[in-house]
Amino acid sequence: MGTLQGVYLPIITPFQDDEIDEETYRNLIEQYLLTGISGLIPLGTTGESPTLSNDETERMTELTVSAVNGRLPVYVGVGGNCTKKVLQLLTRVERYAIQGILSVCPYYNRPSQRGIYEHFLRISEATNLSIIIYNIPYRTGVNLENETLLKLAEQRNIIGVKDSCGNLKQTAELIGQKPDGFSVLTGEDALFYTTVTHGGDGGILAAAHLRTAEFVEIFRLLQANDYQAALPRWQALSRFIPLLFQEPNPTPLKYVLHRLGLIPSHETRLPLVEISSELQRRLDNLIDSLA
Ligand SMILES: O=C(O)C1=N[C@H](C(=O)O)C[C@H](O)C1
Repeated sequence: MGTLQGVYLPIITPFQDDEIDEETYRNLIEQYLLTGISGLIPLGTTGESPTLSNDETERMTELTVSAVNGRLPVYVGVGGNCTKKVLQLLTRVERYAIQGILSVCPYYNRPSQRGIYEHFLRISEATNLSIIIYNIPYRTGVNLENETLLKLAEQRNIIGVKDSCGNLKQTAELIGQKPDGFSVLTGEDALFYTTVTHGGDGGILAAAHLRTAEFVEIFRLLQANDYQAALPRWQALSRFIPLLFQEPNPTPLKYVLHRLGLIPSHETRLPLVEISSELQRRLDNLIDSLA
């Protein structure tokens, strides 16, 4: 099981007339393969996994694997709040040559710590794939406590966490206590610099669809302990991040990618709707600096 390190891209799912735009998706993958990212993560929140059917999830997995063709690791978003359904979907994506899955903590039904532990234990025991756990209490309604996560990290194939716990103290304590080979990747784009300087291993960042190579370069500088060079670059780069999350992700991001000519349509599926004209105007003012 490899260690996760660097910038991972939770790639968008482009749509045209409510269908997956496969050609655009393949072109996007070709483009991002050239940027130095460490891996691709289809079907995260940014990939709009909540609005894709299981057939579409399987198709996106197939498409990603064939387009990447072994050139980068692929971790597919497979999660849910019903353990049995997650296991069923897992058997479908396991047919393809992926490295692992990104699996969000069960949401909405608010399980206890023991329930979350058992959920991921079942998933871990059911597969040889690597598993990245996604802790995002503000979306799921439950926080995966460090004690529970560290117990899960004892499983051979639970190799890391996408940390969006929203509490720097919890993140710093986790980084201090994590076992060798277990990776902490931030899922809070604005905390990329902070997490890596505190000993984290990188990030899974929707914002890295834009200025991707610069995210990768900042990570390289931080790894080399060159904070003097990294900080001003990060301060310049990170200015646009709050705008991308001012309305539901990935609607602002898709708007920008469309304006940059990278996707023919910025369509998302309901209940996500297009961004307000006020946010469009603010993003339009930044377009030149985002290419
Ligand atoms: O899809 C993802 O993975 C990400 N989702 C987060 C979110 O929308 O909450 C943001 C992060 O950049 C990546």
